[in-house]
Amino acid sequence: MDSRELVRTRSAQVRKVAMKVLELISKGLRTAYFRDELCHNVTLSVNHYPPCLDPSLTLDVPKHCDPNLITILLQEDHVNGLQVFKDGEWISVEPISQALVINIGHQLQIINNGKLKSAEHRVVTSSSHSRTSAAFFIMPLDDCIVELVGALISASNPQLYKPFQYKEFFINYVIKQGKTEVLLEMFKLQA
Ligand SMILES: O=C(O)CCC(=O)C(=O)O
Ligand SMILES: [Fe+2]
Repeated sequence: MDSRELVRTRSAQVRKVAMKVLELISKGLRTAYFRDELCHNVTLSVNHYPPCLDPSLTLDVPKHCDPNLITILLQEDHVNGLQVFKDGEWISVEPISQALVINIGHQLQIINNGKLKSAEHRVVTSSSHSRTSAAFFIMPLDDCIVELVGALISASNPQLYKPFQYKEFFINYVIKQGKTEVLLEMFKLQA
């Protein structure tokens, strides 16, 4: 199997995993099932981080939330690096052999009216080990209109975000360079 074929096969397999996770999430939230155009594209990003002599000087990946719907990440065994921001502190996401990390992206947060939050994360450097990770980004089609799924809104839980085209969001994600609050504010209904 050549590398193009391998990526195609693995992407299709990982998309199936993502669809299962999304199905369980929609059952849990009692919402309608996700439209195909919301999770149609899969982009694989393979990251290789060489050791850094002084980890206090830099990060491998600065803090951000993923802009897409959901990310499925394979970490390298035994090498820490990924951290998630929770309750005011950075917590290491320890690699577990054969396990995948599921990361909620901005679009999943938006279509669930903020019930599930996209997790802010970063990658710290190591002075002694290199690290490789493979991130499969499940994302909407560029022209897909992103809007609430199901009947999640009520008087006590008003609609937070306005409908928009995914490409409009993505352009602003790049412009705002990971400034989550500023970015989400732009897509709020009262903005
Ligand atoms: O390398 C990792 O563990 C995460 C990379 C990441 O957050 C990303 O590519 O968006
Ligand atoms: Fe990320």
